Amino acid sequence: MFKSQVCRRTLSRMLATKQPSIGRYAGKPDPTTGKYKVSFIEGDGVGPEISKSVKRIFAAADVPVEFESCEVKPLLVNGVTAISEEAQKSINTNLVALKGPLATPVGKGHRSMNLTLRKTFGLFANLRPAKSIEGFKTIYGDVDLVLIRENTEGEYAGIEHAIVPGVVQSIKLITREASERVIRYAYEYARVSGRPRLVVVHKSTIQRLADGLFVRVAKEMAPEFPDVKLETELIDNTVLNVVQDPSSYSDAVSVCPNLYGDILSDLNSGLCAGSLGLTPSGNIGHKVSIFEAVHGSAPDIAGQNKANPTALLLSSVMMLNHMGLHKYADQIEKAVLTTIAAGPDTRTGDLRGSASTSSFTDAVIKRL
Ligand SMILES: NC(=O)C1=CN([C@@H]2O[C@H](COP(=O)(O)OP(=O)(O)OC[C@H]3O[C@@H](n4cnc5c(N)ncnc54)[C@H](O)[C@@H]3O)[C@@H](O)[C@H]2O)C=CC1
Ligand SMILES: O=C(O)CCC(=O)C(=O)O
Repeated sequence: MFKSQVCRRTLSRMLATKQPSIGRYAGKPDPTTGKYKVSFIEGDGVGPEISKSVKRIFAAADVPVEFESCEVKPLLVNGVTAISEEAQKSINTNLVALKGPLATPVGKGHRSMNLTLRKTFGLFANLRPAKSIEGFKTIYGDVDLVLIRENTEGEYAGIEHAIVPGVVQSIKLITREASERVIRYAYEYARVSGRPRLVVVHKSTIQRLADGLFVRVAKEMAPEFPDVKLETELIDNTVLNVVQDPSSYSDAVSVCPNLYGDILSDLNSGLCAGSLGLTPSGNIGHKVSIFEAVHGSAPDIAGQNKANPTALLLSSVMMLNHMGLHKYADQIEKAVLTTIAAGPDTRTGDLRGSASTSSFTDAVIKRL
C-alpha cells in the first residue's frame, strides 16, 4: 500500500514542498519591490553557464526574487581559509543563497570553499533527494530516495597532519552536538514528508566510538518520534541494497556521517536519477540555507554550452519551496521535468540527448 503511494508521488512531483520546522526561512520581501533577495554564487567551471539558465528561467517565470551577485574567492585569514566579509554580509542578510559549483585544488592550496561555506554558516544538514524522472529511462524506475548527510564534521573536519615523513593522520571528528542536530532534522524530515522509516547508515562495528556515537544519538532520540521507525544499517550493506533494489528505500529517509553521505548520494544520482547533472541539494542551517547542485565544476565540459542545468534548476526549486514560494517552484519543476520527458532533442548530452545548455533552457521557458 505504502509503496504504491510513493510511486504515484514520484510521477506527479519530484521535490517535497513540506519543510521541517528546523531551519525554516525567516526572510521577508523588500517592502518597495515586493521581491525576496537571494545571494547568488555562480561558481567555477560550468557554474556561470548553468547560473545563466536559472536566471533566464526565473525572469521568464516572473519569480519575485532579486539575485544579489556574491563572489566566493578563497581568502587566508591567520592561515585559515575564509570567505570575504562582503560575501558573509550578503548571505547573512538574505538568509538564503543559490550556489554553483566551486572547484577545489587537489592536495594543495586553499581548503575547499564548499566546506568553508558549510562551516562558516553552520549548514549542518545536507539534504540530497534522488528521484527517477518520468520519461527518462534508467536501470531502475520509480525510485525516490532522500539522503541527509552530516555536513560540518566527520572525515571533512580538515584535521590532518604528518606525524613523521610517510605517516599521516586524518581525524574523523564526530560530536554529540552535530550528530543531534542533523539526526533531529532527519527525523523531522521523515515525519513531514510522510516517510515512515529513518535509516541510520554507519560502520560502528569498526568506527566504534565515532559512528557508535552517531548511532547512539539516533537511538536516544527515537522515543520523541514514535511515528518514525528507526533502523540502523552498515554502509557496505546499504551500498549492496541500493545497487540491487533502490526502491526498497523509497519509503525511508537515510542519514549518515559526512563522507558516507557524499559517496552514497553520488551513487543514488547515477543509479536512480541517471546523471549527476540532475541531482539537487540543500545545505540547511538554523539561520541560513544554501542550495546547490550535487555535481562539481565539470571542467571537462566547461565553457562548451554542454552542461545540464537541471541540478541547479531543481536546487532553485528546493530553495523556492524552502522560501514558501510553492507556486513558482511548481511551475519551474513541471517545465523542467516535461522538457526532459519530451525526448532526446530537448535533453543534454549527459542524458543521451542533443540539446545544449541554452537550447534546453529555451525549451523549459516554452513550457512555463
Ligand atoms: N559542491 C561543489 O561545489 C562540488 C565541487 N566539486 C569540485 O568540482 C571539481 C570537479 O570535480 P569532479 O570530480 O570532476 O566532479 P564533477 O561533478 O565536476 O564531474 C563528474 C562528471 O560528471 C559530469 N557532470 C557534472 N556536472 C554535470 C552537468 N551539470 N551536466 C553534465 N555533466 C555533468 C562531468 O562532465 C564529469 O564527467 C573539483 O575541483 C571538485 O573539487 C566537486 C563536487 C562538489
Ligand atoms: O569541495 C569539494 O571540492 C567537494 C565537495 C563535495 O564533494 C561535496 O561535499 O559536495
